[in-house]
Amino acid sequence: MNHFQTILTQVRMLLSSHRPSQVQALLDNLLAEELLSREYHYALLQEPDGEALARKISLTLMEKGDPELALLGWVWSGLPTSAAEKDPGYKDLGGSGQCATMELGPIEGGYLELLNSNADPLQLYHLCDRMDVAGEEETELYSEPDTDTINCEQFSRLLCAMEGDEETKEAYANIAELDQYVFQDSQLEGLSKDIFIEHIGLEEMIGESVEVLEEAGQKSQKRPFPEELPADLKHRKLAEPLTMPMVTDTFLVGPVSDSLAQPCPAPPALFNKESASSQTRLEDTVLMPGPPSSSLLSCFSLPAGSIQIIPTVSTLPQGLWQISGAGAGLSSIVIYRGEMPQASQTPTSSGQPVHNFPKSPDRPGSTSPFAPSAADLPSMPEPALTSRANLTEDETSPTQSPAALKPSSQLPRWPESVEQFCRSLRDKYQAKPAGPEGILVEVDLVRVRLERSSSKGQERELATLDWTERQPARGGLAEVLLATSDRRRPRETRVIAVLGKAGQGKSHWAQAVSWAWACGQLPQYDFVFCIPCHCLDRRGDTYLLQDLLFSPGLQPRPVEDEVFSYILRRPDRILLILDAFEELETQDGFLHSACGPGSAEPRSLRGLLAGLFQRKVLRGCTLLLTARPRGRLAQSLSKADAMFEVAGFSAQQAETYVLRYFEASGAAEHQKRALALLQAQPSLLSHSHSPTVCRAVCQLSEALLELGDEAELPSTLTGLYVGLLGPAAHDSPPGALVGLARLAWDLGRRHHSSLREDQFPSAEVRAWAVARGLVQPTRGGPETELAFSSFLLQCFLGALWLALSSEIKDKELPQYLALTPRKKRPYDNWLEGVPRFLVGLVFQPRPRCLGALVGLAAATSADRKQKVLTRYLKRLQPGTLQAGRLLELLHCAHEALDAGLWQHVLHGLPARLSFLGARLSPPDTYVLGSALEAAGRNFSLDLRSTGIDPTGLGTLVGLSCVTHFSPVIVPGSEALPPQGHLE
Ligand SMILES: Nc1ncnc2c1ncn2[C@@H]1O[C@H](COP(=O)(O)OP(=O)(O)OP(=O)(O)O)[C@@H](O)[C@H]1O
Repeated sequence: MNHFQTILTQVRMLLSSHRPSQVQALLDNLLAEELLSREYHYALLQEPDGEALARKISLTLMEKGDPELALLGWVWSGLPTSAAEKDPGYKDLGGSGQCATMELGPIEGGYLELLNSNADPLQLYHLCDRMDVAGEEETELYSEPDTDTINCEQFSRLLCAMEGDEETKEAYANIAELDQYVFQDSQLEGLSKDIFIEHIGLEEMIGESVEVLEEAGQKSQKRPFPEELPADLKHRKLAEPLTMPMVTDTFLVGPVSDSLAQPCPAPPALFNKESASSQTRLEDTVLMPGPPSSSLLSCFSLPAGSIQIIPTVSTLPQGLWQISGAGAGLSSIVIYRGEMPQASQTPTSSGQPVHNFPKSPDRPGSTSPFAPSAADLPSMPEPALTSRANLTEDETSPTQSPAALKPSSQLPRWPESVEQFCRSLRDKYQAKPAGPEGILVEVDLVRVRLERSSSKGQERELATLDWTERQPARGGLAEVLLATSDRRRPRETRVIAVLGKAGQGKSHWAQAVSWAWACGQLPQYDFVFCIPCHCLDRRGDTYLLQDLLFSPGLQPRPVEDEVFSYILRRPDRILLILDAFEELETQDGFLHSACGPGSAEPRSLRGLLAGLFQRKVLRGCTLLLTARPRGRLAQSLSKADAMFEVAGFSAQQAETYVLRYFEASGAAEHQKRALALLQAQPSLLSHSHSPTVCRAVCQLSEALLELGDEAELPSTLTGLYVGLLGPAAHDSPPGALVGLARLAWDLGRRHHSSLREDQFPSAEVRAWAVARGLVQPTRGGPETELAFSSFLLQCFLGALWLALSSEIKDKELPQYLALTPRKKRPYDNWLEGVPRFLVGLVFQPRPRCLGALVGLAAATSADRKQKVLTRYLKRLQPGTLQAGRLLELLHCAHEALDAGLWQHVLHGLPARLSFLGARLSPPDTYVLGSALEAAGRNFSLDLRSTGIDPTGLGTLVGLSCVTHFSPVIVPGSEALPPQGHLE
């Protein structure tokens, strides 16, 4: 018996034995395991009683207590596939026929498929209506006493019979209300505006505002029908009952944007008189209680489009309910029933006071990075983030009265403890780091994918994409966060990975996301938790979700149970960022850890992570990971729904950073000179592709410029770090630098970057290292935990230890260059910057290098190491090295500043150089170009699949010594022949 049959047998057994809770548990499992998939659904429908069974399953889903599933289950249980397929309007449910996801024709059948689809229940209601009048056959479907089909009445009975807690009752009650609303909506057709105003008794109450709305409505453009239906049907209680007695049970139906978080945008764009009375198909819809006072209307953020006011039932519990992404062009439905406030209040999707998004006078960039304009945030166009459908500021702002701009803090949507927690979380993310850490240069995020690292093995690594294949996330953060919406069912956890090398800006980006949320830019999330993984305590036996979300030191205040239970209720409104996920790489395999939905809550960090990844714990949240894509981590990431890479700085962005750095450090007078220093060192400029290096360059430039105008930057990375550490070494306690170097190496070998107080050689050394900024407190970790201020600094210190230590045997030294492959590597080169720093430290002239750090006497211990490495490097045959290692050799030779070594390497370069599939970053391109130019021979290059940027490509193929090159097409380079012949 195959898996499907086994499941089916179980389902049948449980259904026939009337054990709905067990069916629920089973279905829960199936949903979680993604087994209610298209294939299984299809197989189900092939069964003789497939449709009936599907209906039963739908019915059972209703009992799951999940309002969304219940609603969907109910709607679709009454919609037999065969009938739907016969309906001529089946493919045209969107009315305009533009709605791709509503073209249900090709899908294999009904209920479960629909449950998994983006289809809009409202449209399905319309379909049901049509089928009612379309012919006997369809009518029969509803009239025959089919026990498998549940109708409205049966559903009501079911509700009555239902026992359970208040919350469940409330949820079902709201489903019932929705049902009523939808049916009544169909009765609305042809309702004239007069009737509709009369019906709700609004005329005098709306008064002026309706006129204003109408006038503007004539100008307003009807919104185009969206091409894709929103993926999600969200049912959401937005507000607790308000205070003014309600006059009628009437909903105002009209457009609403997702931007409820915006303070009271302009009503004039809202109202379309004609469509208000005759609209037969809902577009964006607001359901509000009648009578909407003018103040209330002026407070809703409604994009251009039509409004309908329809009567509705009186039984809907008080409160404001939002169904966002409801489909069929509905960006949101908001239902309000209850007592109306007199005062102008702005409901927000977050329940937070709404502040205008900080603007800088000279957009696009804000002068203050922590009062960001949209352009300051990482690739986040303001409209995308705030979902302001087609509204410009100009359209909205003139109509905003000061009262309307009042934040919605008066609106008691959440319990006080939740409000407070949310506020303090926002305050925390908004807190502005002082100095250069507060700078934010907008960088690209580019889509990436994994590919097999070899044809045989299962291991995967990041694919190196050609420049033409690059897909920057043009929509910015919004695009990143929505990247998975087409892949997952509603309410399914979305896993997004943001990758990048050490120092490339991943944490900075993650902080900017939190910061964007704190500034009100991500209204789709009620809470954002940004958790640096290094501070997760993996030692404890017990680890619960609370421990993860509310790690001490991370969250601003002690967290009450009420807050946690609130979070559990709406996981889909949680963005969980696990920053520096590679810190947990020892947890690999967690994807396969046990964490069944039926099992008890996971009790270990490993189990918890497994649960999150398997989309069982906090199911429906957005899980955003940032990580260095190394080693086995890539395997884990293959489960991610979307992957992006932080692109690093272009030369222009590096220059922008330099300018901002000197501005932020109050030395704007040095800006130009600092730029000139950097431009004079093209090697460092290319390394400034890494924001970490760019920052180090600025620090050294700052120090040099304070000394006088004669300043000059070194030409190597080694020189850069020697320049930064030299002064610190001068005033250090005896042996402090070497002690710290040893720590850096020891920790790095174990893949650690953070260190405890008691690991320092002495309290004095610790105090010195902190004072000199070599180590710093970890973000979110315990106060006693420190970390090297950058990974590159740790690499430099690790190399310093190797260069000086007498404990490293001569014959072992070459292995730390990681240039030759070894079957069983004793050293995995986790500290990947070590090889070039080691060569730099050992080869560069003593007085300006090692001697400047530890004194000339101590530096002589490197003489022997230099001989060993020279022997090794001179025996290496560059032509036999694989592309990545050849590039590393070139970097090492460059760092050495040793003419003999450099010439030796150049001499060994083969005339045909293939970098196929190896990543060529800007510093790689620079060092390769320098080598080719200096070699004095002609070369042929294969640059395919190297991701080389157009500038780098231009530089390389522009070299007179490059006479042939393989086809690389970059935008704007069409003039280049497909196979380069440059002779
Ligand atoms: N877009 C940016 N604008 C300004 N500064 C940046 C930017 N990205 C990174 N930086 C700076 O570069 C340094 C390194 O950034 P960050 O710590 O985010 O890198 P990372 O990729 O998380 O590195 P690691 O993998 O080592 O944790 C920080 O000092 C940060 O302030």
